[in-house]
Amino acid sequence: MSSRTTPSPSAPGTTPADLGLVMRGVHLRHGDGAETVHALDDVDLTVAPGELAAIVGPSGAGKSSLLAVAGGLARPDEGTVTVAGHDMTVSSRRARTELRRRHVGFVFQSGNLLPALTAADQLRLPLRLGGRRDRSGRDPLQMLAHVGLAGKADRRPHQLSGGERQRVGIARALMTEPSVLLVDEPTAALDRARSHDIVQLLAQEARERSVAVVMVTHDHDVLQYCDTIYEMIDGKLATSS
Ligand SMILES: Nc1ncnc2c1ncn2[C@@H]1O[C@H](COP(=O)(O)OP(=O)(O)OP(=O)(O)O)[C@@H](O)[C@H]1O
Repeated sequence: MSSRTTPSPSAPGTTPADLGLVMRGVHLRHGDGAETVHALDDVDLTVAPGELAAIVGPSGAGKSSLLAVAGGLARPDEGTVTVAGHDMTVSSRRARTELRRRHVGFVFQSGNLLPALTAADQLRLPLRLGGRRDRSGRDPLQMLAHVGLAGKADRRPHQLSGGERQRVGIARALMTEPSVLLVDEPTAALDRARSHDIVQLLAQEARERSVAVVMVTHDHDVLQYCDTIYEMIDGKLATSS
């Protein structure tokens, strides 16, 4: 398990962990009546800046539901969720979208890239969507080089390997300098060596950028790079030994 760098708390009573992801007593139910599924059942989770947390568990256990609630895509029925101290459960969808854009990054299984865009343009997109083109320190070419894709900025997704596409997805998610990065099955389409590379990259980015990273995975082979490992079963989250 690796050491972490965490920024100083910004307010009295604030701990470094509060600047990452904090979920307390979170419940999420899908459907109603006899059909109700308790997707999240009293979930507590704290992921500090600089920490890479893995979530494993069987299909249908609630892992995607946890990511959706953590990122403000879904509102829990009960409980609190904060990202960098911001309440992600506010009722206004618009407010949640804004919080998500400012503070949360998502990385999906396939990289989720737009087929027509070059790697550099994939990275420019979130800045344009967020109206944050002018902020310094977010040069797409530098970011691509940083994730090992120097010289591939003009390639479109079909001209990149699976691992390279995943790197573009990670680089794109980091462009807005999120406090929390939510990663769903990043190695599902990759061979063993590429899988290790990608999760090592996530661990490195978490530490260097003080991002709280939550990664859902079925790949037990990459858990060695994670600071904490949780197991989700039937909507309940437990620390894995
Ligand atoms: N929109 C929905 N409506 C009804 N039930 C849902 C909905 N989304 C998820 N569920 C149910 O909630 C439970 C948790 O689903 P979730 O997708 O979070 O699990 P998961 O652990 O991510 O599964 P997998 O590993 O297969 O992706 C499952 O029983 C699922 O069928």
